Parts: sequence; C-alpha cells; structure tokens
Amino acid sequence: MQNFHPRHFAIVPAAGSGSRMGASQPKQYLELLGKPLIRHSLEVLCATPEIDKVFVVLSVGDAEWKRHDWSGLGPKLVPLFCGGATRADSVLGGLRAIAREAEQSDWVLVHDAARPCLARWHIEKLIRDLAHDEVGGILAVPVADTLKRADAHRHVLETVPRDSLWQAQTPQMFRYVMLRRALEAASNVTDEASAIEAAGLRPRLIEGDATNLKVTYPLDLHLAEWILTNRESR
Ligand SMILES: Nc1ccn([C@@H]2O[C@H](COP(=O)(O)OP(=O)(O)OP(=O)(O)O)[C@@H](O)[C@H]2O)c(=O)n1
Ligand SMILES: C[C@](O)(CO)[C@H](O)COP(=O)(O)O
Repeated sequence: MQNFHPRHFAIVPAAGSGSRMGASQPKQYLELLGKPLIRHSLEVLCATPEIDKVFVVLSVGDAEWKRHDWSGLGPKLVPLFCGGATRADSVLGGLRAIAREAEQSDWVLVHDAARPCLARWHIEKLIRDLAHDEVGGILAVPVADTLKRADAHRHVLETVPRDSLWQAQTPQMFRYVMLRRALEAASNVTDEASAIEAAGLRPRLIEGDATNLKVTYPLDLHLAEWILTNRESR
C-alpha cells in the first residue's frame, strides 16, 4: 500500500452552480480582487512545491473556463470536464479521470473552488502533520460559539455541548485508493471525510483557522476580499 515517496495531487471541485449565492454565474467565476474567485486558491496550490498536479473538476458544459487565461499558473494545472450532480460525484469523477496517473497510496488533497483564502501554510501544515498517517485527515476549526438545536418554529430545544465539535474545511487529504473506494460506497456525503468515516475509519482533524472560509452567501465574498487584502504572511 505504501510507496516510499507518495505524490500529492490536488483535486478542486468546481462544478457547482452556486445557488445560495444567487448570482448570475457560478460563484467560482465571480470577480474577487480582479480575478475569478477560483484563481486565488489555484495559484496557491500550483505554487506549493509539494503538490505535483492540480486537477480542476468542471461541469461537462462549462463554457466559462476557456474564456480566461490560466497559462500563468504553469503546467501543473489540468482542467477536467467531468463534474457530476453533487460535490461527491464531481470529486469521484476527478478521481476516476486520474486513475492512470495516480498510484494507490498517493495523497489526494480535495479543496473547494469556493474557498479562495487558502494559504500556503494551510497546505503545508496539512501535508506535514499527516505525512505518516495511515488514513489522512482534514483542516478544521474548533466550534467557537454556543450551539442551539431548534424545533421547526425556531424555538430552542436544547443547548448542544460544543466540546469536541469542529467545523470541517478543505483541503481534505486522503490516499487515492482509499478515498475512491470510500466515495464509491458512500451516499449523501457533503465532504470526503464523511465517506471515509462511513468506511469505518477515523480521519484526523488538523487545526486551521477561520480565514479559510467557504464563499456560500454574498456576504462571504466581502469577507474573503477583506481577508485577502489584510492577510499578513506567516
Ligand atoms: N455538483 C457539484 C456541486 C458542488 N461542487 C463544488 O463543491 C464546492 C463546495 O460546494 P458548495 O459551496 O455547496 O457550492 P455550490 O454547489 O456551487 O453552491 P450551492 O450549494 O449554493 O448551490 C464548490 O467549489 C462547488 O463548485 C461541484 O464540484 N460539483
Ligand atoms: C466540504 C465542505 O466545504 C466542508 O465544510 C462542505 O461540506 C461543503 O458543503 P456544501 O454542503 O457543499 O456547502
């Protein structure tokens, strides 16, 4: 199962429609600081020496990708027009598309196109902390607020203890064959870790930070702009 020098491939699912954003085009192509939102994390992934290739999973009918010039990101970047109906389908499509290239124990880092504030240190910490892990893991942050469970009328039913609760982020990093098998067997999962958990394994939580937010609603676009403009290098 283990090869001596497993490679690291990034898969960036970017075949969503951005329905919660309510914009006229999918959010991955919305302008953020003068470039398509997706370009921010692609630049960081492509510039990370540990990452060998960056596969972007686009919807089959994506007509926007070709309207932009991606040549500045170099030869690591490979578009794959094989997105599916759900995020998990898109990731699985990407994994199948790279089957000839990837070996069983190569690492795959799945990163949402909708998380433009990914920093180099996020990737390097994930890769470093999981280097000797059999299963893999995900970036995540501990829940900071007091949590309430509501009834159908938004009255509080209970306060949920937040101890040991974490918010999942991406990248999520697993071995190629383990992730592919887990996603093939899973149903209704919203992240890779859920598929791995369903296979009876325990992904590790690697602490990231709240700046790696997912752009889901219009306000998030403003937050992302602020973060990218004001980020200090670490
Ligand atoms: N069929 C899908 C659905 C989602 N994604 C990708 O998965 C990531 C996270 O999903 P989400 O934020 O839910 O994006 P959308 O599905 O585009 O948004 P919404 O749920 O609001 O429609 C995004 O980069 C999105 O492009 C994908 O590749 N294929
Ligand atoms: C993978 C993810 O970004 C982790 O927080 C999230 O699960 C994607 O969820 P969504 O339901 O597709 O927005």
